[in-house]
Amino acid sequence: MIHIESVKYDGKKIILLDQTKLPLEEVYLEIETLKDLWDAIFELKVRGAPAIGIAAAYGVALGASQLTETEYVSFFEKYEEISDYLASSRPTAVNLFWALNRMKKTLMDNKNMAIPDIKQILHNEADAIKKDDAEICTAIGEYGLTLLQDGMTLLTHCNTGGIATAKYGTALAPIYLAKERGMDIKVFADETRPLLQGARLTAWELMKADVDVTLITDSMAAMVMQQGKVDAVIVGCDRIAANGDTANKIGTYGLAVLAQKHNIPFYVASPLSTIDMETSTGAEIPIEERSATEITHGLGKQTAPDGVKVFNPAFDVTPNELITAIITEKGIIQAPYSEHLKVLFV
Ligand SMILES: CSC[C@@H](O)[C@@H](O)C(=O)COP(=O)(O)O
Repeated sequence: MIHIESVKYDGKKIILLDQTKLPLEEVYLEIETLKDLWDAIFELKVRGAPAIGIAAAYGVALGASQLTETEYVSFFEKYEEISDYLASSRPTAVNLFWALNRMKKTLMDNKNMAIPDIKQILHNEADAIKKDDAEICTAIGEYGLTLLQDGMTLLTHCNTGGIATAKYGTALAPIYLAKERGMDIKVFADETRPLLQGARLTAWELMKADVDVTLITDSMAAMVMQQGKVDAVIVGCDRIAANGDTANKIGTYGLAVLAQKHNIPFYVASPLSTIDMETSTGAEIPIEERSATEITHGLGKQTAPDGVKVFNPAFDVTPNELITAIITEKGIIQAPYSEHLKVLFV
């Protein structure tokens, strides 16, 4: 795998690979203000649950570095404003809130330090979140690999690769490790309407890694499964509720229903940071709704009549009973998820 760092921080600016420009251009943005970072998250310039968390961690480190307060209490007040502002950028991926909570805890644990030291500690913590994520993705890859056999064909949705994380990705991690170990794994990548993360990002990433990838539109998944061309579906996720219900890119639920119909295993790859034990079921997961123009003008030109009513949820929820297994950095979990997910956190 060619490792591309989609999020970096040098203490003064956050450097983001602009994922909206892929696959045609590899452009790096230099982010120096919180507003620009908020916009970059909202506009999916940085995207994918773990990468959003890493970017937000660097965001609060950057915001904190720019504060002029010299007393902890006023510094903390301003810090909370920064953190709340970044938390408002996207609602579904729990990694955003997880990373902001981890950063806040670090700040509070170090309240007795001098403000310049606190600023450095926050920078270090954001670096640690990124470093941990790379290790977590490798572990997910290793566990995921135990479910794969040479010659298999997988179907995946959206983009869950290196650029959505610190390295290797989540659902793509076992595929990259399989490739590195000389296994022959083929992949169908769903285009992923309306923003085409599958076509623009997954196909690009897998081709760079020389993985055998075939692009299909989302509506072709049923047919390739019916034709017996898919051995397993593997997807990432944005939030898993305590009962295993899983929010991921819109279209994932449909794939899970299809996989069940065709007797194909349906795997979800997830770091623990995407599991939200505070949310009991999928019904409580906030689902982001995005602008109508992503559907009416998403492909570079208008493709729907002026004024048409549009419904554009960015994620859907797959009920836990459709999930064969959840692959985490601590092992592979199966139903009953309410019991088995808890064990991961003890
Ligand atoms: C490793 S990324 C897992 C998920 O975040 C991914 O599947 C997904 O749905 C991303 O949605 P996006 O809207 O592109 O941020």
